[in-house]
Amino acid sequence: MASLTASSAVGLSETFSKLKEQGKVAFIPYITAGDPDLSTTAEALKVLSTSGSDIIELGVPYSDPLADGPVIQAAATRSLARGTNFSAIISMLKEVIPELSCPIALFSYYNPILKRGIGNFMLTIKDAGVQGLVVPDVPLEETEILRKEAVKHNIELVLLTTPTTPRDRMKAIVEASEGFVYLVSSVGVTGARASVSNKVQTLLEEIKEVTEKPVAVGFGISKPEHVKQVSSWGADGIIVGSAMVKLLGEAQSPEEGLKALENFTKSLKSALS
Ligand SMILES: O=P(O)(O)OC[C@@H](O)[C@@H](O)c1c[nH]c2ccccc12
Repeated sequence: MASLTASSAVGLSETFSKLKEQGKVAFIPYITAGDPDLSTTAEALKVLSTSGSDIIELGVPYSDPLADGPVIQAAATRSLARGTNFSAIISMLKEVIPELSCPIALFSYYNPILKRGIGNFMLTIKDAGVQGLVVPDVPLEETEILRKEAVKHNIELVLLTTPTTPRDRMKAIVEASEGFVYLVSSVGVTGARASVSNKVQTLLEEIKEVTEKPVAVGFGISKPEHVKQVSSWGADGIIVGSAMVKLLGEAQSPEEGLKALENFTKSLKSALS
């Protein structure tokens, strides 16, 4: 049974529509659940929400995170070593989501979802108040069942397209994606880069030719200049992961990490307005 909070909260596509009306670009931070511990994650979600995040991507730590660079891999390793598990993440979310002013998109590799059973997984996250789901390692051909269960449980399933995705496939991905389209800015793994490839501008144009759905860009965005640049190219949302995760991971104490997260979020958010 879905809780009241879950059914009354605003979803991802609705969030983008509201921002679009105001001529604004969505700011979407990513953090890994359980690094340094789940109570700090709970506080981090609140800090991100009050510092101007529009959607928060929360990563479920996984032992074999193929698409992740060293920063997020290390965060997942620390989190798992502390004993973070899916049930504990869900309990934490049930408590925290009612206090947040923005929707949560859970980020999980496919295997942990399969292990729980797709329907069961969707039911569990919806009941906790989660609005969206990003699964980076499921090929389009295999998304059908995932999509069916996501629709059934009113979870927006976000699909990803990359610079090497052939155009026809990109079109199919865009068509099937819910909430928004995730444009991966560069090939390789997650992590801060010196600059964002200007190919992103062309990729955004190509996607926008085939859809009205919002497009958010992620991978390698870590500075106010990047955020400004990518939004000037027409992105509807900006995703920042590794740079956020690094601040929490490198802090001397959770308090220090949360303060750094707050300042960084505010600086990126103000680059968008
Ligand atoms: O860390 P970056 O370079 O800022 O990229 C976004 C990101 O972290 C997040 O969306 C993400 C974390 N793990 C991923 C794996 C694949 C695609 C995307 C992701």
